[in-house]
Amino acid sequence: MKLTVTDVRKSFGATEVLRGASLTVREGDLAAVLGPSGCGKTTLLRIVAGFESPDGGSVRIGDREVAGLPPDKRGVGIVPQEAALFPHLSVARNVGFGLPRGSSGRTARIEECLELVGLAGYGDRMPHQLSGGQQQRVAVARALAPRPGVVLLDEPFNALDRSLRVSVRDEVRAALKRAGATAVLVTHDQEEALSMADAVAVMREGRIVQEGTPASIYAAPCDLGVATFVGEAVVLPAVLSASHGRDTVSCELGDLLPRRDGVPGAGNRTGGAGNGTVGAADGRPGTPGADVTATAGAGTVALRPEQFVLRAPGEGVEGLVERVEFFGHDAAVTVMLESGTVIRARTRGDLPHRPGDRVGVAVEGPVLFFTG
Ligand SMILES: Nc1ncnc2c1ncn2[C@@H]1O[C@H](COP(=O)(O)OP(=O)(O)OP(=O)(O)O)[C@@H](O)[C@H]1O
Repeated sequence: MKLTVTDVRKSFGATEVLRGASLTVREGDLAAVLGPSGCGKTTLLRIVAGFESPDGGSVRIGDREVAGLPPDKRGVGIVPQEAALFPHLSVARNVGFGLPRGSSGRTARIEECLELVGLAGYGDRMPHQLSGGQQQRVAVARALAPRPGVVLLDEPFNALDRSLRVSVRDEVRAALKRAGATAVLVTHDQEEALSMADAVAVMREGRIVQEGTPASIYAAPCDLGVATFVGEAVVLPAVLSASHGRDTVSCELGDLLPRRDGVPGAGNRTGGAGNGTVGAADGRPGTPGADVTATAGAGTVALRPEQFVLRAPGEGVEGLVERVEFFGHDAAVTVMLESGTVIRARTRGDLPHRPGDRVGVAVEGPVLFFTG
């Protein structure tokens, strides 16, 4: 079901943790709430679940206001940070925990949910006989079993090894999709949010500052804070000027074209607190921040690693290769420019750069510019 959180506020003593947080998750979507530690993500999730009551605002699941209801009357499924399975119960009994005893179809539903998470036939095992990733998938099956309106996942991959995390992520996403679940995933890991979610809500200091598809948030962040939090960026002082109907952003890497458009077909759903970025436009009607024109003057340019092109010395701004990190499919090359500015470029893995090489650095494509 659709989840609509509107203007939710919450303080603990004198600490204002949620300052009017609003979030909309479309039915069947997996939305990631992405934000730094302490910004209020878990508190928001606990309010949706009913473990905390908000000081103000509304939480709707489908058409129903749930803010006054106890957790077990809300129709939410919860996947905690660590699977937290009951150690003395079999996998099947863990999955069936939220289903009424003796109800018809109980056994079939347990089997169905184990199948959804790729663990058909594991019902008789005990939790300690499963790997960490399998335990987390059982936790997802347990959350899905009572057919909740919304599934809430609180940093569910934190306890897993990095190598395991990617495959468990894929399996959990696939299970949620197979179940047609509406889900909210809380994470501070931008790669996890961008790669897993249909929609990303960026949270900062108790508010959702931007909601949109992963591609639109990366391409058109609403402000410099989001630009640097969601993805890597080299940030440099710059000046925006307009002449002959064409805007130019000038910085130490040359005269560049400011980004004006969004990503075709990947617009921001709600936009955010547009602060005069040229980049926050996706042209959709009713999108705050869309078609905002930054005023000419001083500001900041944010350059993505894949926008840098390394050429021969003399072509572009000269720099010295300091470090090459080879990842197989690509490489990250750290270059110090003559000014002392350090940039990190993503290049194809087979390009022959070595520490100590002199290169020319150029920037490709439109750039993000923020006033102020
Ligand atoms: N029950 C509580 N009593 C007092 N302060 C609390 C309580 N719960 C949370 N806080 C405070 O609220 C702030 C936000 O906490 P919350 O756990 O929601 O953040 P978070 O974004 O989920 O962080 P993390 O990623 O580190 O879990 C923190 O400063 C925390 O100390």
